Amino acid sequence: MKLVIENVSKKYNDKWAVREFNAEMTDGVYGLLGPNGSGKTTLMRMLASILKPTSGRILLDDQDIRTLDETYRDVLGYLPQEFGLYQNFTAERFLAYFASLKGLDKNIAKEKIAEVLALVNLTEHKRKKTKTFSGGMKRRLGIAQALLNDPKILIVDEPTAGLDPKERIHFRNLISNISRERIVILSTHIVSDIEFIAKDILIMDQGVLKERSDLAGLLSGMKGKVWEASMTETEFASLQGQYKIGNIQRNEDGVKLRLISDEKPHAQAVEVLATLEDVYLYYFGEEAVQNVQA
Ligand SMILES: Nc1ncnc2c1ncn2[C@@H]1O[C@H](COP(=O)(O)OP(=O)(O)OP(=O)(O)O)[C@@H](O)[C@H]1O
Repeated sequence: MKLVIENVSKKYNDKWAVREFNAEMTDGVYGLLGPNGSGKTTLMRMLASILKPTSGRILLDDQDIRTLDETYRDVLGYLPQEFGLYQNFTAERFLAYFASLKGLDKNIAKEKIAEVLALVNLTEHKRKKTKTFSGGMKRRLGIAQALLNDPKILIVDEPTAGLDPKERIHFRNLISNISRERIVILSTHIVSDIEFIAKDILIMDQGVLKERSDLAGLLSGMKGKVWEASMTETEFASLQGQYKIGNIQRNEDGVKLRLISDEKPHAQAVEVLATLEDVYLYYFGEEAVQNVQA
């Protein structure tokens, strides 16, 4: 399957939330990376066919998804950012409810529910009420719901928000495991969510696709831009505001910095290998990185 986003824009009142976005996707995980407000949810909602683009089209195997309508929804799984669970439902009942909404035959639904519960590792909790679930379990149940119709396209919007590091790792591995023979599009502002599972990373800022590449491509684009330098507090003070600064490590002798600069920023600076976090810092600055860490 091939999903094509063709010149898609979305305007709310007089503000462009997404502007002339173009991308082509085949099977695999695609990470949509950008800070809050960059337009990720708006794009995801258009991909889920909930929101109509102001202009442009989204095509599945050369057909407009709005024309495909039900046929498109049959191959789509969507986990929105705000995903409400019926607190008094058990996991199993919750899935049965969604299966009936998706029009699954009762017998097929039963099999499918067992299958998706196993896939997200919730079989032993299927009779527990969702209100007793941790954040990670709720997200996994959300994915189970989205997988009921065995979607060829799976859209997950900021799925790791509020999860602790261990739950995040579990969730990441789950996404990786279910990405074979599907297009999985995952939006996040957390670099580690997609760093090692995404086939391609799409960097989005203020509604615009800034860059698209695999991890290696993004990192090689940072060659000559990432530096580490040790200096005194006074030198550090004079550098502030001139560069995008990542880590600041203080010791008895002064400060050790990791920073982004097109030229050697300091006599003692040493060029180092970039990480995706440096790419994020390069595009979005210190403020966005601090928001992520907060
Ligand atoms: N229904 C709406 N009406 C007006 N403006 C909106 C609406 N939805 C989003 N916006 C604006 O469009 C821009 C993009 O928002 P969007 O929610 O798509 O970004 P995001 O990257 O998903 O951010 P977040 O992670 O905070 O949801 C923001 O400036 C937002 O305020």
